[in-house]
Amino acid sequence: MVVPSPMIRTKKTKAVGIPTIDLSMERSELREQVVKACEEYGFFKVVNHGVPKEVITRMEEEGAEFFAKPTSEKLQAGPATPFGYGCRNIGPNGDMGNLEYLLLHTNPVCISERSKTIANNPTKFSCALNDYIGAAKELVCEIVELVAEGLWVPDKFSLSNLIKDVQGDSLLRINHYPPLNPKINDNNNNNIGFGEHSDPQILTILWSNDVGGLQISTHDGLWIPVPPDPNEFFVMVGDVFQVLTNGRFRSVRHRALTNTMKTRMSMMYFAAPPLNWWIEPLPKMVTAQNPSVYKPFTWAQYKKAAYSLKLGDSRLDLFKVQHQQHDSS
Ligand SMILES: C=C1C[C@]23C[C@@]1(O)CC[C@H]2[C@@]12CC[C@H](O)[C@@](C)(C(=O)O1)[C@H]2[C@@H]3C(=O)O
Ligand SMILES: O=C(O)CCC(=O)C(=O)O
Ligand SMILES: [Fe+2]
Repeated sequence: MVVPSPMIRTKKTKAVGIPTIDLSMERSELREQVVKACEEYGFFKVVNHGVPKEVITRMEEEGAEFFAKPTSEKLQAGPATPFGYGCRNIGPNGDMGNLEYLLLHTNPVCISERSKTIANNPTKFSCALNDYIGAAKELVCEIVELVAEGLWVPDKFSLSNLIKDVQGDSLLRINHYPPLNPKINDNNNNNIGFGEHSDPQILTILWSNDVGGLQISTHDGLWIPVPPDPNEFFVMVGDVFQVLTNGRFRSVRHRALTNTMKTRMSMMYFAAPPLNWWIEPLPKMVTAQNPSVYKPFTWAQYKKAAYSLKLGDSRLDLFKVQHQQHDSS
């Protein structure tokens, strides 16, 4: 069963419990709960995820070691256009946030090359990264297989096989949000660490240290703060999963605010298919009563559209089918 977390009261006094799913529960109940959370929030927390603490801790330590370096050394990782170190600039279209980050492709060859410019001990860094990526990938695959079962998709491995594909385009991002004292730093009351957006990929696995800041948006546009939990992972539905389910799942809009006292660090694994993979609603999700809402497109086409837009823009609208209007006159 979904274990509701303590009620959170937003400024607009809406009380909401973030769905928490215990991955060790009985499978038929588990897949129903995963599908329900993906439909209702596009977001949930997983407990009993099976990722060894040591794998998370090694990755966290490598991240902390990198961000503690002097700026001149961090810049040696190269700009995050597309992969490397970024500070305040997010993406290519002028978005800004109060953070610094590392953005990396998860291909082991890319990791091995990049590690040389990022870490004093590249082998140790790339081992920590590869172990973390492997664990995050397994977790994503387990979740998409549960979804496939829950939605009665004939081949339960069709989605997880894509994520495991050697040509897969999954990314890893480590965000580092230094504390922002509003009295000292803030001229325009901007405590936005990472602005409102949805993730373009299939699923995101998010870990953070014990410093809060992540918020998710509900259907009615209210922001719900997510209490941090460094022992567990959070799962976010991305745009591609919304398309695959013909809009039954929603890609969750989220943002991260900076803390006034403490440094937040978060690590995201963005699970994506190969660039040449065609994306369209799964046949099981399309019926005469529920026709396809989206046109087919490749992941490369979707990525290109996403990167031509601002962070908060709604890119899925560009790929919607224009259904004929029935004129009643
Ligand atoms: C402003 C942008 C940053 C982003 C690429 C984009 O043009 C729009 C999508 C953004 C996003 C959000 C989720 C991930 O953090 C990210 C890596 C991704 O795949 O899409 C970022 C992109 C980025 O920072 O490069
Ligand atoms: O840092 C966080 O908690 C969220 C970051 C995020 O949404 C992203 O990098 O896409
Ligand atoms: Fe995100």
